[in-house]
Amino acid sequence: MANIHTPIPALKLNDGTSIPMLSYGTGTARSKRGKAEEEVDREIVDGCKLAMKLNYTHFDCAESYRNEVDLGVAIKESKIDPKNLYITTKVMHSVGDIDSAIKTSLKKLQLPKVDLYLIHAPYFANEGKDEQKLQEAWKAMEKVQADGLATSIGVSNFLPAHLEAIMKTAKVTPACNQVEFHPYLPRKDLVAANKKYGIATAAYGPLSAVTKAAPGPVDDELASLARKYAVSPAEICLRWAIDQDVIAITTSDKEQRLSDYLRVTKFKLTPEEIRRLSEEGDKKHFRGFWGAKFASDERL
Ligand SMILES: NC(=O)c1ccc[n+]([C@@H]2O[C@H](COP(=O)([O-])OP(=O)(O)OC[C@H]3O[C@@H](n4cnc5c(N)ncnc54)[C@H](O)[C@@H]3O)[C@@H](O)[C@H]2O)c1
Ligand SMILES: OCCc1c[nH]c2ccccc12
Repeated sequence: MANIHTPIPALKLNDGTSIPMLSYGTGTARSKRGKAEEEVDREIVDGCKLAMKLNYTHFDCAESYRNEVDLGVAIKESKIDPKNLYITTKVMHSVGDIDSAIKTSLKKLQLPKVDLYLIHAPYFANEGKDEQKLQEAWKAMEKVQADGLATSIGVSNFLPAHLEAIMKTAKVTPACNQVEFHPYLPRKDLVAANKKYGIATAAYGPLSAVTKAAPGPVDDELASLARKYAVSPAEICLRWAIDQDVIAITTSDKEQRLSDYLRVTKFKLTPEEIRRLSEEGDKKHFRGFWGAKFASDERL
C-alpha cells in the first residue's frame, strides 16, 4: 500500500517556481454533462475532494471543461489553504479577451490567482498558422502574469512552429507546454523544442498505452516492470513520463486507482528501462486528442 504522505516529486520551472509532477486532471474521468456551468456538480466536487484527501496537490482545470466552479467549491469545502495546492487552468474560447477570461476563471475558482495559466491550444489562430494572433495572445498572457493573476504562464498543444512564432516577440518564455505524451506518442521533436527554450513538458493522456491504445507492443515490458516494482502498468506509464522530467496529468473516478497512482513516489525507472519502453513504444503510433485535423503530421 502506498504511503500517501510521500511527497509528490516537483519540477523547477524556468520562472523559478516548482510544479508537482503528478496532477489530477478534471477534464476527463468526471466531466460536466447535462448541467449548466454555474450549477455545482457534486460528482466533480467529490472527485476533486477525494484527490485532495489522498494528498494530490496539483489540479488541472480549464475554461472549456466548464468545471472551474466545481473545483472552486472543492477547494473551499476541503478547507485546504489554496497556497498548499497547485492550480492550473486554461483559456480556450475566450482567447480573444484573455484579460477578462482570467478574471472570470478566478471568480469561478474563488481564487485570487492561479499557479499556472495556459493557452489551451493554438488552433484559434487560423488553425495555428496566424503568427500575429499567437503573439497577441501571448502578450495578453504576459499581462496576466504581470498583473499577478497567474504565477506562471504557459501553453498547451503547441507544436515547435507555434513556440517559434511566440518566441519571436515574447518577453516571458512559456513555463510549460501541456501536450499528449505517452509511449505511443513520445513527441521527440516537440520535447526537444520545449527543452531548447527551457519549457517544461506536461503530459496528458499518459496512460493511453494501458487504456485507449491497448493492446500494443509495450504490454510485455510494462507487465514485467510492473512485477519488478510491485505496481500496476499504469504507474509504470506515469513514471516513464516523470523520469523524463515530464509532468504527468492523469485522473480516475476510482479511489483505488487514484491511491495506487501515488506509488510513483516510491520507485524510479532506470535509464535502460525507459529506453526499452520507448523502443517498444516506437513500434506503434496512437493519438487520442486533437488529431490530424490540427497537425500536418499526426506524430509531431
Ligand atoms: N490540454 C489538453 O488539450 C488536454 C487534453 C486531454 C486531457 N487533458 C487533461 O489531462 C487529464 C488526464 O487526461 P486523460 O484522462 O486522457 O489521462 P490518462 O491517460 O491518465 O487516462 C485516465 C483515464 O484512464 C482510466 N484508467 C486508468 N487506469 C485504467 C485501467 N487500468 N484500465 C482502464 N482505464 C483506466 C481512468 O479511469 C481515467 O478515466 C484530463 O482530465 C485533463 O485535465 C488536457
Ligand atoms: O483538454 C482537452 C480535452 C478536453 C477534455 N474535456 C474537454 C471539454 C471541452 C474541450 C476539450 C476537452
